[in-house]
Amino acid sequence: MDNHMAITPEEAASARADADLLHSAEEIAALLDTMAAEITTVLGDKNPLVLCVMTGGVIFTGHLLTRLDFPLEQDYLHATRYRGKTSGSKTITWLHKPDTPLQGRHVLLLDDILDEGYTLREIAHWCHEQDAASVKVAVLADKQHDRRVEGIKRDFSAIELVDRYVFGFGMDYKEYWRNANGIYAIKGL
Ligand SMILES: O=P(O)(O)OC[C@H]1O[C@H](OP(=O)(O)OP(=O)(O)O)[C@H](O)[C@@H]1O
Ligand code: HPA
Repeated sequence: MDNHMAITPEEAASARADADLLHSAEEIAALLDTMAAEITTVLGDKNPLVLCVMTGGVIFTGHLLTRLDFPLEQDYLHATRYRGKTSGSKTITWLHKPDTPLQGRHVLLLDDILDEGYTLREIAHWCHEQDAASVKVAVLADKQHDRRVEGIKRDFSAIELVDRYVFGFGMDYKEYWRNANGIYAIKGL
C-alpha cells in the first residue's frame, strides 16, 4: 500500500518558497559542535555503536559523525510512522534492523527529530531487548509541546523547536526537502 501523500515538484517548490527559515545551516553547524563535545565527554571512551535512524536521521548523522573524533562503530536502522504524511500513526513500521549485534554495546541512536516520541520510544525499547549495555538518544531537534508520549527522553539535542511542521536537514515535507540546508517551517502548519 502506498501511504505517501504525493505532491508534485512544483507544489514542493511553492511550499519551500513560502516557508519560514527557523534555523540556518550556520546556526546548526555551531550547535552540532557543542553537541559533539557533549557526546565525546559521555561516550568517547565507550566504543559506542552509533545507529542512524533512517531516513530522516541521515543528514544529521553525517554532519555529527565528522565531529566525533574517537573510535566508534556505525550501523543503521529504518523505522517509520509518518511515511510521507504530516501526522503519524501510533504504531511504527520496521523496514530494516541493524546487522551489528547490540548485546553489551553502548548504543547511540541518532535521529532528526523527537516529536511525539513514538518512534524513538519503540526503537530504544527494542535496543534494550537486544541487551544493549546502554542506550542514549541524540536528536537534531526536540519539538516543544505537551503531546510527548511517556517513556522516552533524549540525552542530547541541538535545537528546541517550536511546535510547527518543519522540514530540511533530513526532515521531509511530503518526502521533499530533506535536502534543504537549514530548518524551515511550512506556512500554516
Ligand atoms: O517522535 P515522532 O512523532 O515519532 O516522530 C519522529 C520520527 O518521525 C520521522 O520519521 P518518519 O516516520 O517520517 O520516517 P522517515 O524518517 O523515514 O521519513 C522522524 O525522522 C522521526 O524518526
Ligand atoms: O515536524 C516534522 N517534520 C518532518 N518530519 C517529522 N516527523 C515528525 N515531526 C516532523
